[in-house]
Amino acid sequence: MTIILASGSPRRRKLLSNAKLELDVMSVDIDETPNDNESPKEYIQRMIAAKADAAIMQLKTNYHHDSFKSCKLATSFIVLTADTIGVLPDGHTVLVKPADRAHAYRMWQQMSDSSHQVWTAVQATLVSFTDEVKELNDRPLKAVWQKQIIESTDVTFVPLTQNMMRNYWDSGEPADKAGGYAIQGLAAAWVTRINGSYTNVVGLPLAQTLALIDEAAKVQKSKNKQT
Ligand SMILES: Cc1cn([C@H]2C[C@H](O)[C@@H](COP(=O)(O)OP(=O)(O)OP(=O)(O)O)O2)c(=O)[nH]c1=O
Repeated sequence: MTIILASGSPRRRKLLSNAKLELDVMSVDIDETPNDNESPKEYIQRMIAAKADAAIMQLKTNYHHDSFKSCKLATSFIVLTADTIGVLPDGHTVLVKPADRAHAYRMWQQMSDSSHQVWTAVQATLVSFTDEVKELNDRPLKAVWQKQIIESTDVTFVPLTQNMMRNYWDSGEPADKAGGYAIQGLAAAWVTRINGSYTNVVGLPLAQTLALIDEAAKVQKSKNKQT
């Protein structure tokens, strides 16, 4: 079963490789700006669907590219996409990657000495090659099945001081992290407790993602039997 992780997140790649999964990886670049009045659930589901669509669009023109070595030989493959956000207790404030220092401080002040949630949504999309190759750089691909899961973990922070926030921002670690922190990094010192999946906070609820991949593989097998 060929799996393509469409993510630039080194954390996601590492988590799946630790699970001994053979996969191809690619990056997709989409506009992750939340829409006005969009709920956290609507936002995160839109993100993973948009990342999957962008990956399939890219594969239509690059499938022959050497880095997609395994999917050229497959009749179908699974595209995995994910998105991680923080959600404040008000249930609608979404915490994304910090735009700058001031944005990071604002988010951290909202998380200081309290609990917030970290949500990761994962989409598995089963993509199959259809018809014969018409042109080398436009092999028809289509999504034949998809499923999304959303996992939530409660994270509780210690009270954060200006000094703690300044030192953390200066470390450079916050820049590419939802909520501006990495529980697996220096921000481990900020976390008093979590309730839920740890890997979900890092960027991929691993046990739940492996179960989703299994489900996609079963669908792939049953569709292969039908053809
Ligand atoms: C909360 C938290 C987030 N993160 C990371 C996970 C994600 O990589 C990132 C959230 O941004 P995402 O947009 O979910 O992911 P990404 O931009 O890194 O990669 P891609 O969109 O290509 O899949 O924050 C941590 O590494 N540790 C943490 O504790």
